[in-house]
Amino acid sequence: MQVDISLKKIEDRSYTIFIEPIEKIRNLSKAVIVTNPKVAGLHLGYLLPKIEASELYIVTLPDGEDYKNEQALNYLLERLFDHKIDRKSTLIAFGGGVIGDMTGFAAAIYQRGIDFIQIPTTLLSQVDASVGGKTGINNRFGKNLIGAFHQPKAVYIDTHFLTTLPQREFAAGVAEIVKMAVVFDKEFFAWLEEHDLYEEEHLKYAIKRSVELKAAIVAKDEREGGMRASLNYGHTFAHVIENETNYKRFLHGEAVAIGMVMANELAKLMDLMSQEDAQRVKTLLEKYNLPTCYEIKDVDSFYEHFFLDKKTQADKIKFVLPRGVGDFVITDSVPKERVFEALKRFTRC
Ligand SMILES: NC(=O)c1ccc[n+]([C@@H]2O[C@H](COP(=O)([O-])OP(=O)(O)OC[C@H]3O[C@@H](n4cnc5c(N)ncnc54)[C@H](O)[C@@H]3O)[C@@H](O)[C@H]2O)c1
Ligand SMILES: O=C(O)C(=O)C[C@@H](O)[C@H](O)[C@H](O)COP(=O)(O)O
Ligand SMILES: [Zn+2]
Repeated sequence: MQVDISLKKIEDRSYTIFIEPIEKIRNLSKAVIVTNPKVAGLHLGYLLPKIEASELYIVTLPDGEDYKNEQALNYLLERLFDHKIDRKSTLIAFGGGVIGDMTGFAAAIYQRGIDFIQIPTTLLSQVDASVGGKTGINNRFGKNLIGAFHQPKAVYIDTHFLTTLPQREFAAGVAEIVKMAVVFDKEFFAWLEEHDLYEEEHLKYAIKRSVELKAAIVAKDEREGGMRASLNYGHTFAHVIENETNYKRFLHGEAVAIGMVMANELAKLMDLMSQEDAQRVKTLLEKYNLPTCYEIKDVDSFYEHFFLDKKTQADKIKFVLPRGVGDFVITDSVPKERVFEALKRFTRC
């Protein structure tokens, strides 16, 4: 099974997303596998025989969102210089979204840009993070605030890796699947309501459908000039929650689950979404034990955080709001009072 992503304007950035067991990745010159100790311990033995490169190095970064930062990035760049990585070399991101985002960003800036490929090992990175070329790191001001658009040369999605994924991480991936369905595809959403993703065949279908949906929007709007912002549904809120809790309390997908419920509250207040559709989304998230509430301690400060969001421009906060299940609007004209009204509904959980 494979999905082709065609970036129309500059064809050489198009690539294939393979959704099948990895057989061989051939003809690499110098290559560096970037991973973390957990993924290396579990899966490097499976991957190594499948990589054919003239020279192969492994760099391990510390595990976790806490380390998606300048220090870890700098450590990675220094190892690349140590190994005399050149402009014909390839980085291989082998891990979840954190490894993917950091490796992609290192590839974007090392010697002004080298190739990288994505081998995502979490559900979240298989359905979302490995596709589309958003790369970057966090800093103390917020999430993904330093980064670049840099497309991988290929993505290899092998569900073998998911056999070792903890339940909580699995559910975090489901949150991004639900996101794609709510904004783009009401039939897929209804299918998700009817099918259990713990069954392998169902999971494979959900991965394929999510990747197709993401690839389609990225192909139309690679650099988020417009419609790609739809993939940020729930994230305007999620990024504030992640930052306020120092990336420790919630996984990214969990914060996105809460963020979608918050966005839905706002969409209801704007008469865009019915209570019934909002409840369907919440019920689906709850089915996978995802959190759907975060107690906002200080509404003013939560609101102020929105101004650091990359979608906020000229002091106008841009929200992605569902227009029911399967449709959305991107709007920067939500009255401040409405936003406060929605946020105040989360001062108690
Ligand atoms: N670039 C994008 O388009 C995009 C999209 C969505 C999310 N993201 C980013 O991705 C990150 C979240 O990604 P994530 O949820 O994969 O988190 P993660 O990369 O932190 O991985 C989650 C945990 O699972 C472990 N792990 C990875 N593979 C495993 C496996 N097969 N078995 C057992 N454990 C495994 C990791 O070591 C880690 O501890 C966030 O930083 C988010 O901002 C980026
Ligand atoms: O690919 C995209 O576009 C997304 O928005 C995917 C999101 O799931 C992802 O979390 C992304 O990193 C958020 O984008 P950001 O530009 O708000 O950092
Ligand atoms: Zn996300």
